[in-house]
Amino acid sequence: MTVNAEKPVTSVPTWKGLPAAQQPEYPDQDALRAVVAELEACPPLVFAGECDQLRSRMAAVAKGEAFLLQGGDCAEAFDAVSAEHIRAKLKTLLQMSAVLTYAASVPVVKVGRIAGQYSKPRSKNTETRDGVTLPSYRGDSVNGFSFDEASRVPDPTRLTRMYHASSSTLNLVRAFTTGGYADLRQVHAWNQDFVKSSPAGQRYEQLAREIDNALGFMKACGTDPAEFRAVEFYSSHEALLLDYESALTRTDSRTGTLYDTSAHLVWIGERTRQLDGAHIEFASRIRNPIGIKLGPNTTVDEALGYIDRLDPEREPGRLTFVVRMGADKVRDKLPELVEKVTASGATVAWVTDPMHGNTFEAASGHKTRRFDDVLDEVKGFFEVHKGLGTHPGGIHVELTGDDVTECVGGGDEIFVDDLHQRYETACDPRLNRSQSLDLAFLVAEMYRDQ
Ligand SMILES: O=C[C@H](O)[C@H](O)COP(=O)(O)O
Ligand SMILES: C=C(OP(=O)(O)O)C(=O)O
Repeated sequence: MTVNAEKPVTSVPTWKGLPAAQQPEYPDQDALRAVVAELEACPPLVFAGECDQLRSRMAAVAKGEAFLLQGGDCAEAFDAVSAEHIRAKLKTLLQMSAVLTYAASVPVVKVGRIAGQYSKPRSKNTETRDGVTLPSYRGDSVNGFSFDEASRVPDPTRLTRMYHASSSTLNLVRAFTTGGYADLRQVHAWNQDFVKSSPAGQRYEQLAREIDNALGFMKACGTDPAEFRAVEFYSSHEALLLDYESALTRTDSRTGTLYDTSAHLVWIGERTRQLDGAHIEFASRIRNPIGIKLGPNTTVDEALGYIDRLDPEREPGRLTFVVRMGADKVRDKLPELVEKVTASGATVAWVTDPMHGNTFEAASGHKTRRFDDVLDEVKGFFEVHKGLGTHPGGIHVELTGDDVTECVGGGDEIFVDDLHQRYETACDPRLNRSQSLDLAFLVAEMYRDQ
């Protein structure tokens, strides 16, 4: 593979100077400049050729030939960069992917919200506790989670920590996914710690036995494909902090075009998708596959505007619309967007994020989501596509491999009164492993029925 994308951008980027929402206000601009210069000299985290490969995989998703599974933490944390946490997340995604591939008979494109998901847009600039008001926590890349004045000051050196945390995470992910751990013949091993304790684990075990039998049969017939020994796994995060993303944006010497080498795929969030803003301009200049989150107030003109700005060549795989409207709105709001986008001639990938439109605050003060609402939004998304004859291309979920109690419901039910037991997210509530597997089984059924 030709791997360049190494030359720093020399001219002033076109997105600098445009209004950029949700950026930290650094008190020390000299310190920021020094950090940016340091990052500009750092090696890329991913290669342009890998981004191109993911774009071609996303083209299959857009054309109805594959399904996207994108998942990981709401907010990665520096102190969670450990083999244990990374393995648990990966294991959950591999199990979900095995369920979807086998039970829905569809190739699954696997993308983690991982190795860079350290920055959070917030609804409010400040947080008040017991009469004390401080700047909101905006992710480990910006400030500290701890509720004290010093922690909450935006610190640009955290950008360097984000780079190094992303780099070590990606290194381990590459080792796990290509070094034997993700070999399909390990399909039981991923479940070993889980099978006794969870109904989802037991259901998975049954499926793993069927996969084993199929593999045994293929081997007996003399086929033992190399594809089963490793998986293609890609990284993604929200391209929120433009100082960081710009510093990692490099010119690919094969083509002279720009790639954001901080991740294979980056997305623009619901709060920063202004058509005349810096984030969309940034996304329009890079060649990575791009996601755009679409909330319930997205207009047809906006959706068509994203296509014109980001996908002028109408290239399948370039643009993914990640719909996060809420279970109560998706059936009303999505059809018109899908119809008009399809009529425009663009082939985008449609993906559901059933998390962000279904958050509420429990009486205990915990931000949570009901598993049933998550499922209902996915169902609504599938219904809309079935009605229009278009392809429900995938799911984008906040999940963890840990046994947390952050979302209520699921087969191994979490109740509102359980939330305090293991509520560990730094921002939004994630599905735990059991809920994630439940979701994979239910999505596989929906896909088959489609
Ligand atoms: O993860 C997404 C956003 O950062 C999050 O939903 C914003 O949450 P807030 O409304 O608590 O700021
Ligand atoms: C902030 C996020 O989502 P949204 O932009 O859809 O609110 C997210 O996915 O982390």
